[in-house]
Amino acid sequence: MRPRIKICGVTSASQAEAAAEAGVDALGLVFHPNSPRAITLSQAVEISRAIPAFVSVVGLFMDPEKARVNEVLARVPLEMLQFHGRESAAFCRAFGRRYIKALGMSGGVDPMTLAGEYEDAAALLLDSHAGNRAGGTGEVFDWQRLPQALQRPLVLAGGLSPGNVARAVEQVRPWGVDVSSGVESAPGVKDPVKMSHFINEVHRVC
Ligand SMILES: O=C(O)c1ccccc1NCC(=O)[C@H](O)[C@H](O)COP(=O)(O)O
Repeated sequence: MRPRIKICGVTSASQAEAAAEAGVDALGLVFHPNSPRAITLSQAVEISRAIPAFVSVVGLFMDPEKARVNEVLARVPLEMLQFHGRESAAFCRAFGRRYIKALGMSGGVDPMTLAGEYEDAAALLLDSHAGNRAGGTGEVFDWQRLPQALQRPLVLAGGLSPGNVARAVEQVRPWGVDVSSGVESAPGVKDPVKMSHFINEVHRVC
């Protein structure tokens, strides 16, 4: 089965259109203010209008206030939420949307211990979280360390690129793959050629 492909951190309508044209399954809009990919509410509205049917729109947050998530949801038609901080499962499910929980593979915490907490997550996104940064690092972690018995669908993230995604898919067989910096020409600027190459590489091995 072909893994679903999510490209995270599009910052313009034209990037979203190019990703959809290339065959992406989901696009991530970053609402974490400290990210180089952070967008405003009006940018998010404009980008979401450019995203055609059957491409999911995912809103990415990191330890947000509840009010902030509700403010975004009131303006932007997000199908799913993605949480990158220390949000509890109760917090993640409080918005009437399906959610993806990101878990870091660096640091002392066993991801399996954390994973058990998020039994209603639509997926668990396992990311490198290198250097204590909770995403968009461009750093690969050791895929051998992935837990074997994950109870939820696995989305593989962290340093994926057109050059390594085929190997990642063959080795890990994840439900989905998520990429940000590996398909950029600069932080926050998605490159249409790299996005297309990334997606073609996934298709090539499935
Ligand atoms: O993208 C960011 O800048 C970011 C900042 C803070 C938390 C999460 C962030 N991104 C999350 C993503 O879903 C990325 O796609 C994922 O971490 C993979 O990033 P990369 O290693 O650059 O492909």
